[in-house]
Amino acid sequence: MTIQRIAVLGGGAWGTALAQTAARAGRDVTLWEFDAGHAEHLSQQRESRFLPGVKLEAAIKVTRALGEAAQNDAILLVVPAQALRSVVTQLTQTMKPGTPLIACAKGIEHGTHKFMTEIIAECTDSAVPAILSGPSFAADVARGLPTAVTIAAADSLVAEKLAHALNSGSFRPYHSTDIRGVEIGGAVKNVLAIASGIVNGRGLGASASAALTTRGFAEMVRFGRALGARPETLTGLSGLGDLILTCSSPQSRNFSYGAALGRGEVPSGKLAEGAFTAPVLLEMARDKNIDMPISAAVAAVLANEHSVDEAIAALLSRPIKAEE
Ligand SMILES: NC(=O)C1=CN([C@@H]2O[C@H](COP(=O)(O)OP(=O)(O)OC[C@H]3O[C@@H](n4cnc5c(N)ncnc54)[C@H](O)[C@@H]3O)[C@@H](O)[C@H]2O)C=CC1
Ligand SMILES: O=C(CO)COP(=O)(O)O
Repeated sequence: MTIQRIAVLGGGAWGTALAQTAARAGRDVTLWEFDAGHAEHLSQQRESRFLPGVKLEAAIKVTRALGEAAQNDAILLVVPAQALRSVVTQLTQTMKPGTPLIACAKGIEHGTHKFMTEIIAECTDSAVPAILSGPSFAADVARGLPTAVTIAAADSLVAEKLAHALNSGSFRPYHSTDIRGVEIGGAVKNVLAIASGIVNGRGLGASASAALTTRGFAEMVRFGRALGARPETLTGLSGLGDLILTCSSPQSRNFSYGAALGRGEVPSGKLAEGAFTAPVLLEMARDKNIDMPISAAVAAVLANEHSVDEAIAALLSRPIKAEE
């Protein structure tokens, strides 16, 4: 079956950018937003408050009725990671069996340690869980700048169909069956982007940034390997690709969040998923005995257990070891 009717749940920056992408790819798009005021703004102004200046494509219909969104051929879930479970729980009450549900959030659930597609699978056994992730700033995608991402599903044909459904002249999805690898990259890179932002905000220099990103990648690989991710996924778009993007640009909210901490300022209230992921990642790493000192340092700073300077000093005074 061709995927023609696509619902996007979440009219924030990324949901709006993906709705634009799907519309440009020739799909009929329903954009659902849970906040009444924001939904009103989206449908009256044809613009998201989270992505000002981007006018919604004509093929996008805005709704607040989850039942209406549930009737589509595929559904992109673009709400924050910690809100995914409540949205999917409501959605599955009216959804058609066999509908692909594509998680687009980057994070791990607090308390349960569940990845996004695990939450979907727990909420319903009649959906087809999938994940979309990669180096892609909403503002770039919404402007139609060239972007490549990875879409993973257990069935390669499903992943391929989803990739075709979203493919346009400027948006190029690759497909994969390594769901876990793709979701690990997206979740872990956000924590490392906060660390990179701290290095930048503290003025530690370009050499320190490169070292941090490289050693951060070593943490992502150790964590990914322990949880069954494929090496080519970790070195691919959703792993190394997204790490490079968000560790190097103030356009990243996670990087900016860290930069504010590094400067001794209070971060803006914008969504920085890494701040939610850091403590969970640390718990999982400890449970599985995985060495993740940079992620642990971020979690310690966020929990006010260490100042930024103490965390940096602790990282630099670790025993000399072989590079691995
Ligand atoms: N902005 C970006 O460039 C990218 C974001 N992402 C991921 O997409 C996810 C969403 O991020 P953004 O859209 O950028 O965030 P945002 O802050 O721009 O928008 C969040 C959206 O979620 C909705 N929302 C908030 N709480 C909710 C709840 N309890 N139930 C239902 N909806 C709720 C908001 O109304 C809004 O529509 C995050 O996990 C982020 O890591 C992934 C790739 C790129
Ligand atoms: O995930 C992203 C780009 O791939 C967006 O990063 P931020 O959430 O840090 O803005």
